[in-house]
Parts: sequence; C-alpha cells; structure tokens
Amino acid sequence: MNQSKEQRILNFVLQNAVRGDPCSVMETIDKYCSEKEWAMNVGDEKGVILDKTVEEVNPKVALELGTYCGYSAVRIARLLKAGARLLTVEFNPEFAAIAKQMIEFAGVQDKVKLLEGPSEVIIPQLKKKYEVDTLDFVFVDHWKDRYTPDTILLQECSLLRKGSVLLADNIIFPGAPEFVKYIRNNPRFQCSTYPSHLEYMKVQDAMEKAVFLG
Ligand SMILES: O=C(NCCCCc1cc2ccncc2s1)c1cc(-c2ccc(F)cc2)cc(O)c1O
Ligand SMILES: [Mg+2]
Repeated sequence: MNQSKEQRILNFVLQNAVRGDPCSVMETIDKYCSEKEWAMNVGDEKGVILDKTVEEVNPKVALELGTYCGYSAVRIARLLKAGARLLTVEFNPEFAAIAKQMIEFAGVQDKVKLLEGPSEVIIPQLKKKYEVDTLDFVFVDHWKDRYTPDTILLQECSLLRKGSVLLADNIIFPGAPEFVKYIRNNPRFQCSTYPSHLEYMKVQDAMEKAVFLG
C-alpha cells in the first residue's frame, strides 16, 4: 500500500531532523513542503505571526483546532513556559497518528495533549473531561466552515475569558468569509488582521486575531 504524503513528511523528519529539537523539526517540514510536496502546515511565514502572538499571550492553557501533521503544535508548544499546556484537536485518525509521532520526535509531548475527534464533540468536553477552566489562546486552523460555529461554541461553553486571544489561519485563502463577517461585527471581539501568504506559495493569505472582551 503506497505511503500517504503525511507519512512521507514524517519519514523525512525522522531521517533528517534532530530528535528533541522543535526548531529542527519545523525547519525540516518547511524544507520538505517547499521543495518536494506542498502541505497545509501554517508554514514559516505565517508561523512567525503565530510565534509572536503566542509569545505576547504567554498562555497557560492553549487550544489548537486542526492538528494535521503537528507542525503548529510543535511551533506553539516550544514557546510554552513550564507547566503550560496545549490541547490540539484532530478528527482524522491518520493525521492524528502522524502528529503524535511528530510531537514526540520534537520532544514536546509533555506539553501537548492530542485529542482525536470532531471539534463540536471535543469542545463541550474540555471543562469536565480535560480539566480546562478557560482558554488563554486558541489557534483556529480546521475546517473553514467550522470557524464560526466553534467560536460560538467556545463562548457557550464559557471557555473564553476577558482577554482570551483567538488567532485564525487562512482567512483569505482558502478563506473564511462568514467567520470574518461574524467576528469583525461582534462587539465582544477586538479584531486585527495580519496579511501574509499561503504557506510555501506566493498566494495572498492572512491571519485574523480576535481578543475576547468578556
Ligand atoms: O483545510 C485546511 N485545514 C483544515 C483541515 C481539516 C482538518 C480538521 C481538523 C478538525 C478538528 C476537529 N474537527 C474538525 C476538523 S477538520 C487548510 C487548507 C489549505 C489549502 C490551501 C490551498 C489549497 F489549494 C488547498 C488547501 C491551507 C490551510 O492552511 C489549511 O489549514
Ligand atoms: Mg491553515
């Protein structure tokens, strides 16, 4: 049975990156996906916007929607302080299996909890099953038509507090127009847009930062 692209990316990391070194894992994934096979990692350009937001927020509890191969989970986890944790949600079992190995190889497994299942099922479980009080940071990078319903669900589950920061990927390409309309017209969020480019391409993209005002 021939390998998946995601398995090829993982194998390239296992053979070329330095075990226990998150930056080496990120650089190796970026090298493979810019030179050999494109893949939907947030990438190195938008990755810097993600880094700066995580450093600014310095979250104790972070959530990621859409793990994929674990690139952004490694990217976020490497910046978390002692005792801080990242919960990352992936519904595709193949992607989750790849991401688990990627996160372990990078050596950030003690900071990351990979939750397998659809976001609409996992989000309502975060308080009781995963002992979350409120979320300091949320990286939104899953199905683009789930951005709005899941932002509403986070509020309904009282998972956001005054100052919680959402950062959403791909608001231009593939695009999340309904989310942009929702979040920019919502008085409970203070929004700002970070123009960038689609990972590994010259195509315009952007990230949207939304601070919950409580
Ligand atoms: O779909 C994208 N990302 C989500 C994958 C869906 C994974 C999910 C996780 C999860 C967890 C819980 N519940 C439900 C879900 S669904 C995505 C796509 C492109 C792209 C860009 C140009 C193209 F030509 C083709 C694709 C670029 C990106 O940066 C992306 O993030
Ligand atoms: Mg994305």
